[in-house]
Amino acid sequence: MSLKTRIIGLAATLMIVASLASWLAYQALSEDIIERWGQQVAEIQVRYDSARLLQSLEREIGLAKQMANSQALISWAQTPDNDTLAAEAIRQMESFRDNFRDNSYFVALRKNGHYYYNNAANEFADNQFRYVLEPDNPDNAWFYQLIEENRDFHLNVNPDVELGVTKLWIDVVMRNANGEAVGLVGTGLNLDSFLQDIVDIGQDGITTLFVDYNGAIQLYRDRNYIDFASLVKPEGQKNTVDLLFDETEDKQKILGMLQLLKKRDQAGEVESGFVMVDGQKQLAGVAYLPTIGWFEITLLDLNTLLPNSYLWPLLGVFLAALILTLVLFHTIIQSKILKPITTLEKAVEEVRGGSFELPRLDKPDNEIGRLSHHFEQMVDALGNTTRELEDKVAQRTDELNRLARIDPLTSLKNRRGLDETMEEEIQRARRQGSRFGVIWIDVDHFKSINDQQGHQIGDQILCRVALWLKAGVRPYDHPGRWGGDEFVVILSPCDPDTLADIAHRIRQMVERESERSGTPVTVSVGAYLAEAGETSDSILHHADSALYDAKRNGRNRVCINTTEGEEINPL
Ligand SMILES: Nc1nc2c(ncn2[C@@H]2O[C@H](COP(=O)(O)OP(=O)(O)OP(=O)(O)O)[C@@H](O)[C@H]2O)c(=O)[nH]1
Repeated sequence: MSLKTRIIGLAATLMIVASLASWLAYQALSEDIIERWGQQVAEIQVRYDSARLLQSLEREIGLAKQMANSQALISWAQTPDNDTLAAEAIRQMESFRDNFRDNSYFVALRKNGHYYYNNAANEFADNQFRYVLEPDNPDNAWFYQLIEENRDFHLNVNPDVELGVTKLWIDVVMRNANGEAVGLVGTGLNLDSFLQDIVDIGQDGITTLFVDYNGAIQLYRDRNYIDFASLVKPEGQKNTVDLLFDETEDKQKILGMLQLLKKRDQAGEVESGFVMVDGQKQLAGVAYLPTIGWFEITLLDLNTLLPNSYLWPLLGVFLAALILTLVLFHTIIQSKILKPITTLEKAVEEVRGGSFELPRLDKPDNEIGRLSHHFEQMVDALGNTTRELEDKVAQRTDELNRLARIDPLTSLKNRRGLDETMEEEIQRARRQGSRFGVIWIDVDHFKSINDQQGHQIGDQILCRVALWLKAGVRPYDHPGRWGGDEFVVILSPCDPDTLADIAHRIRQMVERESERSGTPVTVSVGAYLAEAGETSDSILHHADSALYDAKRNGRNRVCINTTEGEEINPL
């Protein structure tokens, strides 16, 4: 895997891990913030809903209490058969009817069980007496139970079977001077419009309900849950608030809140907590309303009030930032690290391949830039040193080559040098159809010179012969030492006369000059004029054979081997 893939992969992994961690932290934090916010909202909502209910009921309850305190009604309740008192009581009842919001009232007398009622339509103007309450009739149980419980005030939702209406009833006990209950008075409020005004207010995500002292549902947007006539129902048969919750734990939590608030018995206190309703997590706020003995419960669906889609723009910004960061990171890593490293790697490959011509290196202002700069300088120095070394090696090689072809004693060409020259002349002769001469020279009786005068003198004589040889040939001829006391001269171009002239000149010059030097020596000379197409072996053989003849014929003479026949000329 390349460095680039690794770095980008590592960066992406780190960013994703960091993002996940941030996201989880954000989730936890936002949940906590939403919970705190939800609790505040729940408390405010509970107080608001409670206030709306109480505001709506307080006037009606106050009027009902005034009615219960009416002396005319109390007197009449104690002597219901008194027509005068009855007339006055009914007059007052009708006056209260005008003031009640629902324009209806009821009066139930304990003494004779008579129940009086009139409504907004004044339907029973002359006949407010509607029916007689029977202790044995379960529909009338509410009356007897309230009297029995000795409560002054009660609020309940109840269908009146006799009247055929379902209302939120405000019941106030009417007492005589001795505090004895003599009847019940009150009014009913239209349940539908009441539910619409107070409970079913159409706010998405907010559910309001009211439950009575025992937790039985009294006001709720779904009428099926309302526990009608809960006063007279035995425990266990009531539609209590816990019906709304899915989990047993939540049911106990809410009932626990009701108990707690009931115990504190203070207005304005709110308890809240999360519950599951219809599979949705909701925040429940509960308040006790001591004036009416009910609880107000508000359920907030936080998903509706603060849906997750609110967070989508945030998520979008987060993702965009993540992608932008990755792109930026990639660009910076690419330009500051990866590209310079790649060009540096290519440059290293070039140098390894023997080239010191570097491509242009990226040099960012960092460690890699400095490394590239040092590398460039190093390659520069290495190139210079290598070039110098190569030059020196070439010089030495040339020198060695030259030395390999030079005889160290006489500084003439040695045998290898002569071989190469011979080969070149053979080629030239073949190309041009020309001829060239080869003269083989051997010092006469050299062994005796060595033996008698010493090896050093022998060397001096060899050096002198070499000098005379050089002087005796043309500038473009090639004199050389074949080995020992033998010398060879290659003459190019050459013809028979030239060959003979130079061969004789050599022999004479050695004889003459050596005499002058005080150490006379002679040489035997064999010469041969090579034709185009001859081989080196053949040429040398002919020259050697001429030399042999010169030696055989008495030494200090020239013998020329020609194609026409051998010619020996001692002069
Ligand atoms: N001083 C000296 N002597 C050498 C060198 N190379 C060979 N010799 C001697 O040269 C002599 C060559 O002798 P030959 O050519 O065989 O015989 P010669 O005495 O010259 O007799 P001919 O050639 O028949 O006249 C030998 O004694 C070698 O030892 C050298 O570099 N220096």
